[in-house]
Amino acid sequence: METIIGAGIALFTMYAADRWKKSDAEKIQHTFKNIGYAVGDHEPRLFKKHKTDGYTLYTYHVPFGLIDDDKLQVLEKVLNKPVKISFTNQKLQIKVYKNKMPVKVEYDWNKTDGWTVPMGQSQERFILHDFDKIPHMTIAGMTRQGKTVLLKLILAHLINNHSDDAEFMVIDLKGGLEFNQYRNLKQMKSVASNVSETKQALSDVLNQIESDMSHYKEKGYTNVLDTNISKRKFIIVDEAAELVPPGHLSKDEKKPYSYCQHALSEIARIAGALGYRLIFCTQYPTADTLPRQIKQNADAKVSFRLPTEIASRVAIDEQGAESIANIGRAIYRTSKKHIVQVPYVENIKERLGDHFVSPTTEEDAEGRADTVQFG
Ligand SMILES: Nc1ncnc2c1ncn2[C@@H]1O[C@H](COP(=O)(O)OP(=O)(O)OP(=O)(O)O)[C@@H](O)[C@H]1O
Repeated sequence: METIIGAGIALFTMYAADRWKKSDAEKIQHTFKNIGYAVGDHEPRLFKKHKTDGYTLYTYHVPFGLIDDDKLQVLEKVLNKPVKISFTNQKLQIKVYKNKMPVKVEYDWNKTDGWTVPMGQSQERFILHDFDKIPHMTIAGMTRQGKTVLLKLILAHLINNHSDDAEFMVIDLKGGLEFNQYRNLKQMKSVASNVSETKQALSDVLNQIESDMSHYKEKGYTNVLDTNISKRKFIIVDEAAELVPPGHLSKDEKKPYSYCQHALSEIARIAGALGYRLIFCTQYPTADTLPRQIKQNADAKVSFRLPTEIASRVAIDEQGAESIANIGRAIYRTSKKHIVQVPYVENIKERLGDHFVSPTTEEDAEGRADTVQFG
């Protein structure tokens, strides 16, 4: 009996060791076979392997008729390493990284050039977003995944980098809880915490846009980037779902909601060239919460974890956000796609202490929204 058990253990150990011994290239080739990634008997054929300090890149010739396939994502689990897969001109490239991405990155308060802000650490490098190249951004993600931390990071970084030129209007419809504490920053023009304050604030912004447009026309300007205007005006919406009117409201009661959605769409459509930047955030990306006009004009799309593939497609036009496993991990999508660990920012009030002004009126002290007067 003991001999049989001993032999069994030895066989199992040899089997396990054999599996363990296989190189990544062999495991990939076996995976092609096991998941049926082939045309008839023809599987992709490895023709180049390129190794660097951080990763190994395997390039395969792919038989005609075989196309890119989401099921290749299984390689990440098979190899137990981060993997990036790309498919171009009948060539399949599989990049296998040596190290996993960090689960937390601390924000370092270092300045960056122009109107860039940190988006986070990707597998290969630190990624910045440039608000002068891409004016508007949407941010989606389930609750407690890191949206507010990213908004605060953007706010803090821009104030630290452009204390005289960055201006903010925040629509914080979660009762103003998160952003009211920053309302006395000198760069903060308004924090609206309900729909009627939002309507008033957005109406002020639309009036300013109209007057900016006349000024631009008069001067012959077409874009803020071609002028010596140094100010940039950020409109941040934290939880756009609150701007969707509840079904039980009457037609008249729904009007302020529609006005706000229309105003934000207008800002996305026409105000980028005038130096306005929209950052539009939601937990529930749907056609209602993420209006088409805003989505189309926001060329930077960020998503933290989302509950379903459908929500991911609404937020970033592709699947993937439903599989994010780490808090603060996001897909940042422009014409390129990066998976990033967003830096965690703390102690904003202490760090930006010099930028707070004392409240001058009772209204300021109570933290109500007043009119927005971008400079
Ligand atoms: N980039 C990050 N790195 C590490 N931890 C993070 C990061 N972002 C968020 N967290 C953690 O997750 C918590 C929730 O984050 P956050 O408040 O940003 O969530 P949220 O997505 O805005 O949620 P909600 O929609 O409910 O307001 C934070 O208090 C922090 O502990």
